[in-house]
Amino acid sequence: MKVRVINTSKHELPEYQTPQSAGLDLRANIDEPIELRPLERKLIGTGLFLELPAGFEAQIRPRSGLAYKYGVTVLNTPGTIDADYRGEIKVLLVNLSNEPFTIDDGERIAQMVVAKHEQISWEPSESLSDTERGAGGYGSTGKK
Ligand SMILES: O=c1ccn([C@H]2C[C@H](O)[C@@H](COP(=O)(O)OP(=O)(O)OP(=O)(O)O)O2)c(=O)[nH]1
Ligand SMILES: [Mg+2]
Repeated sequence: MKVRVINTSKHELPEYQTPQSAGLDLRANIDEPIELRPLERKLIGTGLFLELPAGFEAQIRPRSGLAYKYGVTVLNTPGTIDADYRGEIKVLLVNLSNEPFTIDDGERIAQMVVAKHEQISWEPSESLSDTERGAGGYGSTGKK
């Protein structure tokens, strides 16, 4: 599927890193390195502007390597890019480690997965169908 994009960044368009990757790695597009102190959050620009087809969204997700090695993740994961959004794609990073973390220009800071979604219309009702699960959840099927 082709997606219209404007790339105002200094970097190439995001790419799938392997033939069957779900996510396109997003690069920070910043004038100078940005430091994230412990528990600090910052919105990082990508310089990318998209026109997703109606019925699709883009999810902004963390990279597991950054999370595992440095405790740096996407605060609002999965971030939602609506098909009618025309602003710059930004990534809200947070540093959950005890050490400062420096983001360099061009660094791959998150990944973007494009997914289909539905829009619903409500059918207000007085009852719902019976199921085996019923209201069970929060570990209802696992160990006590
Ligand atoms: O990680 C993100 C999340 C959102 N957005 C952009 C695209 C999205 O379509 C828009 C609104 O996002 P969201 O609905 O999550 O934010 P909100 O707090 O509900 O703001 P709004 O009232 O503008 O919808 O912001 C990003 O660039 N990055
Ligand atoms: Mg919203």
